[in-house]
Amino acid sequence: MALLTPNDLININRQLQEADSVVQKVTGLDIKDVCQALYGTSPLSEKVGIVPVTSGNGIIGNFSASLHAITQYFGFDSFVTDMPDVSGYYEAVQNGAEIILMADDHTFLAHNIKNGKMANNQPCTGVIYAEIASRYLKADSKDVLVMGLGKVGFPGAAQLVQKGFRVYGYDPDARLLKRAVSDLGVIPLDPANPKKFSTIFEATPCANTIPEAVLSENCVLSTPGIPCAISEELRKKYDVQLVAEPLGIGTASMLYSVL
Ligand SMILES: NC(=O)C1=CN([C@@H]2O[C@H](COP(=O)(O)OP(=O)(O)OC[C@H]3O[C@@H](n4cnc5c(N)ncnc54)[C@H](O)[C@@H]3O)[C@@H](O)[C@H]2O)C=CC1
Ligand SMILES: N[C@@H](CCCCNC(=O)[C@H]1CCC=N1)C(=O)O
Ligand SMILES: [Mg+2]
Repeated sequence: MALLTPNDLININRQLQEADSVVQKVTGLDIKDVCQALYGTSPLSEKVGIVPVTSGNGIIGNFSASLHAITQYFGFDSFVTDMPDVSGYYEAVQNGAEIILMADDHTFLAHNIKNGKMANNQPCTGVIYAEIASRYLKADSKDVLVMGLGKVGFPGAAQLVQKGFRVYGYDPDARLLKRAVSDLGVIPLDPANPKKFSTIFEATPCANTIPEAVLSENCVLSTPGIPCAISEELRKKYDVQLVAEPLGIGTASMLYSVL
């Protein structure tokens, strides 16, 4: 499980605002509109209790504070509990939380205790970054490339297939590539015979995963992957529209999905 670092989360508000403006440029919608289009829901200041969790690698600096800023940005009424773990959960419910947000090293969940709905950050992140990619106004075809078919990438690829795109995919893990081919009808990208794409979705924990051969002028790269899949030099060379943000877009997808 690739864990965030406090450094990834510095000035999350600025990172979220910058990502939102790229999303608007690429799709004509802001992140809230994309969430509303995906789930048919919109927030009405629901109370969100953010509970720090000390298990495993422990509390990540800036994580709870970032979730506090992110939930406010998307119109929720949120608070971070003073206590962590079980006592924090108790405190959140006692203080009227309708939705619980908390994460250990393996699972980051949103649980709406009023309607019972629960969301997992990995599929929710894949789905929203894929949805943003699928709404690129200047896409020149229905072909899309997915790099990384793991816990975030596979649900994203499924979303693109479901929306009728021709999905090319690659993952060095042969089992995962095989699963995407058999379950989703993904077309394995032939690294020896690459083609250019105007729309790319990436979800890997590696840098430089996008070969220059697949880039086209002004293409969209929608990626939650950390570190970034493309160097700033290559991004500038092709004027790539980069949609990348460390926590907020995926969290918004989780919250809208449990309303
Ligand atoms: N920005 C956000 O909101 C979020 C970001 N993440 C990040 O997304 C990334 C992916 O997370 P998971 O799907 O949970 O990880 P995962 O380990 O389940 O999947 C990553 C996949 O990438 C593949 N991969 C590695 N190098 C590759 C390459 N060169 N080309 C194609 N595929 C390659 C691996 O074989 C693996 O199957 C991680 O960096 C994680 O930290 C995860 C959740 C939210
Ligand atoms: N237990 C810690 C939070 C641990 C979060 C680990 N998960 C990630 O880093 C995932 C979530 C989105 C991107 N990566 C705390 O409460 O401070
Ligand atoms: Mg995000």
